[in-house]
Amino acid sequence: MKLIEYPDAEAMMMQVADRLASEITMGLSGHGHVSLAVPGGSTPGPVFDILSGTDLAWDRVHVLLTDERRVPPDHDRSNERLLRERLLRDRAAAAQFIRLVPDEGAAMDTLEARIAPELPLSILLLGMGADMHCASLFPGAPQLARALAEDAPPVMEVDAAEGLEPRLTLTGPVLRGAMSTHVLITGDDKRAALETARRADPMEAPIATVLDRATVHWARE
Ligand SMILES: O=C1O[C@H](COP(=O)(O)O)[C@@H](O)[C@H](O)[C@H]1O
Repeated sequence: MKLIEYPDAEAMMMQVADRLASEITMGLSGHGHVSLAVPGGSTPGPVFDILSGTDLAWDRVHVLLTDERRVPPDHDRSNERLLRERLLRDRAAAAQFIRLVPDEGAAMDTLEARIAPELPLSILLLGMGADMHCASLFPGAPQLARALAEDAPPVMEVDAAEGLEPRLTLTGPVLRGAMSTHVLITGDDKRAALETARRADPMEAPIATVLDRATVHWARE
C-alpha cells in the first residue's frame, strides 16, 4: 500500500482528479476505451466536479459505480444521482455510463453481461467507511464471504450495515483485478480505520482486500 497525505482536502481532491485524468489519458493511448469505476457517498464529489470539466477523450471513457444503493435513481441517497449531478456533465457528459442496476424485471445475469466488457477495470477509485467497508462490502454482511471469494460473480446484491438499504456491489475479484486502484478518504476516524484495516482480515475489514495494491489518498479535513 502507498499512502499519500495531503495538507488539506481541497489539495487532495485536485491532485487525485489530476492523477485520474493522467491515468485515463495513458490508458486511452493503448486501448480503445478506459473503464473507470468510482464510488458514491459523501467524499468524492469534489473530484467529480474537477474531472467533469477536464478536457479528455470522454467519449472513450466508460464510467461505472463501485456500488449502488437500492433506492430510485432520483433519490437523495442514490449514487447514480450523485454521478449524474457531479461527474457525467460538462465535458464528461460524453462518457458512456454503465448502470449498476438491472433493467426493470431483468435478471442479475443481464447486469453481469453489461459489466463483463469493462473488466479488468482500468482505473478503480474507492471510498471507505469508518467501519472499513468499501464499495458495498460491509463487515458482518451475510453475503460477504461469497462476495470476497475468488469465484464470486462480478456483481452481487448484498445487505449493508443495519438500518441501511440493500445494495448492489462490485465484488472482491473485480476490485482486486483493477489495473490501478486508488482509495480516497478524509478525517481522523478513517485514518485510524485504515491503520486497523492494514492488519485485518477482509472479513473484518473489507477494504483490506485491495490495500496491498492501492494508493490511499488521505487528508484530515
Ligand atoms: O455507502 C457508501 O459508502 C462508501 C463510503 O462513503 P463516504 O460517505 O464515507 O465517503 C462509498 O465509498 C460507497 O460508494 C457508498 O455507497
